[in-house]
Amino acid sequence: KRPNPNSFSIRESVDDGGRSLIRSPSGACDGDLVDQATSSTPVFVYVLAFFSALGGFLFGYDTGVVSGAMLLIKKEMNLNALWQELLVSSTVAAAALSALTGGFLNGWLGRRICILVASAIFTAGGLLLSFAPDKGVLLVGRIIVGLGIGIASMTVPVYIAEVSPTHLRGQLVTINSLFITGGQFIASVVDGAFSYLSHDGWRYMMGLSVVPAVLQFFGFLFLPESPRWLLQKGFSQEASRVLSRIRGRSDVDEEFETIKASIDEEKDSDGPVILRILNHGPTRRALIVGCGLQMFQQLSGINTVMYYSATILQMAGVRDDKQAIWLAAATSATNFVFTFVGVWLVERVGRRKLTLGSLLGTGLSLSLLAVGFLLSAQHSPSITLHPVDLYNSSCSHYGSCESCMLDPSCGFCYRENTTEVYDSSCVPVDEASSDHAAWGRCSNQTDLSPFWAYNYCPTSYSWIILMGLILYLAFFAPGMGTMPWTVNSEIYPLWARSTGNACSAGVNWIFNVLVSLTFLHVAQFLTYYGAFFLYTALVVLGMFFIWACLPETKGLQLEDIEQLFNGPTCFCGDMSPNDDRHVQYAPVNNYNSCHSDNDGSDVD
Ligand SMILES: O[C@H]1[C@H](O)[C@@H](O)[C@H](O)[C@@H](O)[C@H]1O
Repeated sequence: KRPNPNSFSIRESVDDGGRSLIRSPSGACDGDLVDQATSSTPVFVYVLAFFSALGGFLFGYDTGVVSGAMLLIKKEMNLNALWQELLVSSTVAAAALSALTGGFLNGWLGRRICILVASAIFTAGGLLLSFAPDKGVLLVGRIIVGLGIGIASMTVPVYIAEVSPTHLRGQLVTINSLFITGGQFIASVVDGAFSYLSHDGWRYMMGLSVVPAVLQFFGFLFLPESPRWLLQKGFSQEASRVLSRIRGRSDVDEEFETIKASIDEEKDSDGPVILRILNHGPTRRALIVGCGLQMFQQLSGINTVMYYSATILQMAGVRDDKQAIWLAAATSATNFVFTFVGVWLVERVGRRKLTLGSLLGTGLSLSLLAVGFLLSAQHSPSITLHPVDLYNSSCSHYGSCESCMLDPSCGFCYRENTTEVYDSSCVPVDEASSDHAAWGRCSNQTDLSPFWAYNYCPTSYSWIILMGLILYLAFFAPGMGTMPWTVNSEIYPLWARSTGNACSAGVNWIFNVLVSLTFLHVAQFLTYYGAFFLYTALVVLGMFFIWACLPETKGLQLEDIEQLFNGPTCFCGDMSPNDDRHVQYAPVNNYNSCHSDNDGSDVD
């Protein structure tokens, strides 16, 4: 029977000794989660999730490792700011491109081959980076790694969602996000450890990524293709065999038939998938929601925090390079630890509440960060010395550290005692290295020379900024860090899944480049507090969007989710599918243990 747009039937197979249960979309029976006989979920599914999520780990590791590696590379290869920016953002830009094209590869070659290709690319990129003789080869290596990241970022969540049993899907896909933040954390620890090896330390930092890449490659040689993709390509027997293997039982007919039915429905349509997605209401709406989620994830400024945490910490008053690197490791540890909260909550409170709660906390923490920067700016030390500037640079015109620091060509040179900053001047930065001034007292760093602050000002409000940073990550990680990937892996029907995920992952990477590349410029125009108030405003917009448009997908079989998008794109919080009014219950195998809270007419 075809579901009508305002109601949907929920099929949920549970391996509980031959019976099948019907669940409400909230996954609840009598207000509780159905006992899902979780113990019968074969270990094999976890093995699959682990090996796939290594792709997430590499995504995190390779995007994270560069900040610490850069501190060493720039000294060894004498890199100017442009080259540094190139080495950081080329990877992200390449990831955007390959995520977009990955959709085609994913549909054509299958999830498994794509993951194999991604791990081969990661291995080649890692090797090239660690043996790079010059900056040109480094750039090529960073681009190659980016290509791997893009493919992995869109394929892994899809693969995990397709092999997971419904009741564990959210959790298992979210584990991929855990591996992303775990990769970023390990990268920051590796950065810290090898930062003491000033010569060639970066080669180890970059090269270590080869280990998980090779592990994933060999693992996937033995792991199966997604049964959904197999069935779509007509390999029915193989699909049924894989399905039985990952469900740990031979009786998988019901799930098999549901997948098959959803594929058969699409058999007649042809034309480019993206056009079909756009012409078909429910998939178009799903795409808007999926891309919107990914866009707002990046607009909430996560990567200004992740990529610039060492700089932000310096702004907050941490002066020593090594200390800043270790504190940056502490920030990525916070991101990692709080992703566990997301894994724990996703099947308990659902995607929608988790995302909304996370955004609310993220917005509040961003405003705290902004207030911290505002106070620092208002109490910024004034400039007391005006040395003769032979080159008449803009630096000699500034009256306070704040305005001096916001000019990328200047830095703040000062002495301080326990209570105040004194003997301060604003002088041009050395073009070859921002570690010292172009001339004068701060051009040659000795133990006796004054302090040199580039990009930050000494302030006594560091604690507010630090607190804001930690709170920001604690709120961001469980919801906004994870849900955009999780929700995107589930909201498209099979025929649109690869392309839908490719588009939304592409949007994620494009906004990642935009936000991280513009951060320092935005800060220069709007000041640091202005920049963080701007991110706060974007988070508020994101909250409206998610409150209005994101339906709850928890507890639904993948094949049923499309029906959530039958109505208008945005239901303004009104038509939450968690609201049992729209749920139809259909008996399966003559056994129905759940009852609607509503009147009998709801019960089929
Ligand atoms: O979900 C991830 C994660 O939160 C990372 O910390 C961030 O760097 C990525 O850009 C994001 O997509």
